[in-house]
Amino acid sequence: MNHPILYSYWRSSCSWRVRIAMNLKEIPYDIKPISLIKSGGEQHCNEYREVNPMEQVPALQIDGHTLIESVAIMHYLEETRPQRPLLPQDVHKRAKVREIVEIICSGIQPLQNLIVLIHVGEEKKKEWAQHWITRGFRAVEKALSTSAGKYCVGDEISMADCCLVPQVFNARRFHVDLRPYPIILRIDRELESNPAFRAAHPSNQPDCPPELPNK
Ligand SMILES: O=C(O)/C=C\C(=O)CC(=O)CC(=O)O
Repeated sequence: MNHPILYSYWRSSCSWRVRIAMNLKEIPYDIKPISLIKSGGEQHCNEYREVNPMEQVPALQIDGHTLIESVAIMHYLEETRPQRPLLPQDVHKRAKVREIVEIICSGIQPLQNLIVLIHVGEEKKKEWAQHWITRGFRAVEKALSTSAGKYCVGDEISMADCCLVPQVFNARRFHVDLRPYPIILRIDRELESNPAFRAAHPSNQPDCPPELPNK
């Protein structure tokens, strides 16, 4: 059987979340790189719009279906590949995982996404991204102060960790001062050496430019 195909861009945080989840669950997959910058963005070409009408990455072709939206994809993987669960059994812990996922995936990342920053403009984009990341990280740090063990929620890696690590990379990219968020920093450091996370890192992607900026 063919491997699932993940349409991905090396430093898209949304693609990165799904790469981590696939790696943790040990699902083999092939990457089809979609450059978000080449020729105005390959995500806008007619062929890719058929795959993802939102003209964004990721998209995942799996089990004869095409799936879009990283959180929906992670839930599909969780429901069809329950090995190495990414949601805790305990209902309150599950709620906390979803809360952190939601803060990052609705409350932070979309506001500092490429399409938004293009509208904000070159001059203002750094300050804009810093504002929204700082605002969201304050809430994430507060949530983690009661939920975190070794990882975001307790001692098991969850979807929340899949979302946190790429968002920390983005924060560094926009030179956010991360010192007020010691729990976020500790968890990010903890996961740095995890093989599933390492393999999903932008620097280990086939479409990563040879000289990675802001590594
Ligand atoms: O190389 C680039 O500059 C283009 C796009 C990105 O980084 C991806 C994003 O839009 C940010 C994100 O995933 O949060």
